[in-house]
Amino acid sequence: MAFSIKTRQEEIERLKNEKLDLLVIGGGITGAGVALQASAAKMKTGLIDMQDFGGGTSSRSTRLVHGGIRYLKTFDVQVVSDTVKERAVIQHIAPHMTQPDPMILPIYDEPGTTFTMFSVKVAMDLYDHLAGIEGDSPLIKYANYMMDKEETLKREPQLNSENLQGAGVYLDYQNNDSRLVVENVKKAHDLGCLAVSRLKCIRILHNDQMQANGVRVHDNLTGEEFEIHADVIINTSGPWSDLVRQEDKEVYKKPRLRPTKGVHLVVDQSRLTVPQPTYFGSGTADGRMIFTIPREGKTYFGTTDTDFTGDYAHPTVEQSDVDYLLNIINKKYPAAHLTIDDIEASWAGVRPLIEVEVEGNEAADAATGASVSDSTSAPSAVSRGSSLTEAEDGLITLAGGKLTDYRIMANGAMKKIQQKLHDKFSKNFTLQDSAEIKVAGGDFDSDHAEEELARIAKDGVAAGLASEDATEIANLFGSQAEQIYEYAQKIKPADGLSLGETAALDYSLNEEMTLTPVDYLLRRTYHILFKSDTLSQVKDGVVKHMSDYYGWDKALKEQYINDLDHEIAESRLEGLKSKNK
Ligand SMILES: Cc1cc2nc3c(=O)[nH]c(=O)nc-3n(C[C@H](O)[C@H](O)[C@H](O)COP(=O)(O)OP(=O)(O)OC[C@H]3O[C@@H](n4cnc5c(N)ncnc54)[C@H](O)[C@@H]3O)c2cc1C
Ligand SMILES: O=P(O)(O)OC[C@H](O)CO
Repeated sequence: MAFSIKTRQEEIERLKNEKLDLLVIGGGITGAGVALQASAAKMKTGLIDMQDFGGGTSSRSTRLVHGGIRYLKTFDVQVVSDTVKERAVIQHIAPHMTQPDPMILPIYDEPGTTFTMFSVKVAMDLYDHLAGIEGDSPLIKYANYMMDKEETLKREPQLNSENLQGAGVYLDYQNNDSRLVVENVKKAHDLGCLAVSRLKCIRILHNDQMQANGVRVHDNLTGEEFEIHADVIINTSGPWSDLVRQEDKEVYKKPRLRPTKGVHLVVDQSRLTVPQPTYFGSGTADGRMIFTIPREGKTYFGTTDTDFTGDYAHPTVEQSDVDYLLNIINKKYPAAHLTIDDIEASWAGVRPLIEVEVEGNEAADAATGASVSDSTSAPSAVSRGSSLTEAEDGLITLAGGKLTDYRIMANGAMKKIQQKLHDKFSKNFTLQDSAEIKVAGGDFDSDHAEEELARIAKDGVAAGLASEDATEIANLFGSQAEQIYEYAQKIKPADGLSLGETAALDYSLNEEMTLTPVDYLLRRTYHILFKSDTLSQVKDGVVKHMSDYYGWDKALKEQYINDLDHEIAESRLEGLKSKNK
């Protein structure tokens, strides 16, 4: 279904002229999940985002669908209980992006360690129990187990053997966060949602009874401003949630979030080889745990967790973040000797953590249990739960949480919306179980995902695509690859691109609201983050093909090229590297 610059203008006209049942402000995973459930219930729904869909935190995560085993240490049991069950659900509805990827958790005898050999076994048993991985569970082959020191070093020989006690191994899942967002948005759009990116909410509007009944928006592409009206408005703007609440001047009281920054660094697998995702204590007694994860022939590791007061749209990697992570990684993998020059890509994201002040906080109906913390807690001790609140004027805010529990957060929001619209809801709308709604691209047997994706890739080769292109397209687009193969039958390769690359780009421009080269190379595909060695081969071809498609004039094309070059230079830490010379 077309979802492009052409449909954007049509849908803006509808947003201007048609009153919605629900407007969702913020198209990260939280807003996308709400928009999908509302549209599935047949609500006339609008979803706006001031950036690209997924442009915020939801494209800057550790790219895991995971239960957060470390949260058991901070007694965030509700978060773990929700998220650990959600992993298999998301694998079912988004099987091309979410795949089982068992984690090794090495245990060291070091100060401030999060787990010991005893406590990690207790945690993993609880983790498996909460996820139902026991008895005749179809996932029983992933049941957790322990390894002694020798077995651990046999599995992962690069690990530092000093003070190593052994390791736990338990199930978690890999994920493609930005595509999980866009596939949810596309599904919501297929279900009737009016979804428009680059539209910024700049004001909450009210009726005579001082109830929120609309927003004023600024079109970041055209500069136009206009109003959108809706019965219910929900603020799902992640780290910006307090800023959007401040646009509700009449009722805004105080901030609720404690945003913290998390950084990941990417090196080639030849510089740091890990057999599977590994998760270990930082060894610096700060309560942090660090992931090292193999992906697309690279290894990425993170994250930091530091209070952040900068521009949420542009969190940057600082020297202190690089030093912190390299210091830990070089200690845990003593033969690696990584330096900043080994870093091929990086990204920084801002956690929308809920800081629930101990005294006098507004009643928060916690969708997944944001427990109490205050500004004296270390960032990693702050709850990863979410909160669902309603202001006096009816503006709903859904914030915090994890990407993994986005469906549960949306379920909570839908129940509140159902209560608010009571009669109208019961007459016109029917809640659907989103655990049974495949996201776009997920229409294949999730119980045999690997075989199915191999079959889809084979179809691509039969359609004339190079095998490597067909495999990449199958893994990124899932069942939508068949549409891309149809594109390939009707086109010629664009300058500087293969047939597969051209067809995938055309599909993304026509059906994924891909408006800029950064949208495509950073979020719809892995080029900037995990394919930096071949990025230069496709970059110019992508820009030229998009410029032809959109008819950019010279100035606009130059602006997009500058934006892209800046994004790549930042990802590669070129600024920090030159200072280190
Ligand atoms: C370093 C790091 C690692 C993480 N790793 C994981 C992980 O592996 N697994 C996991 O489950 N969770 C992980 N998380 C948590 C997860 O990423 C977040 O909980 C989730 O992405 C938040 O999504 P969101 O939709 O609430 O916010 P966002 O994704 O930030 O979306 C909010 C959107 O609102 C838009 N917006 C803001 N203001 C306005 C406005 N005025 N008008 C219109 N639009 C607006 C923004 O452009 C943005 O796109 C991680 C987080 C971080 C920072
Ligand atoms: O919020 P943390 O500290 O668990 O960090 C995010 C992880 O890297 C993945 O969820």
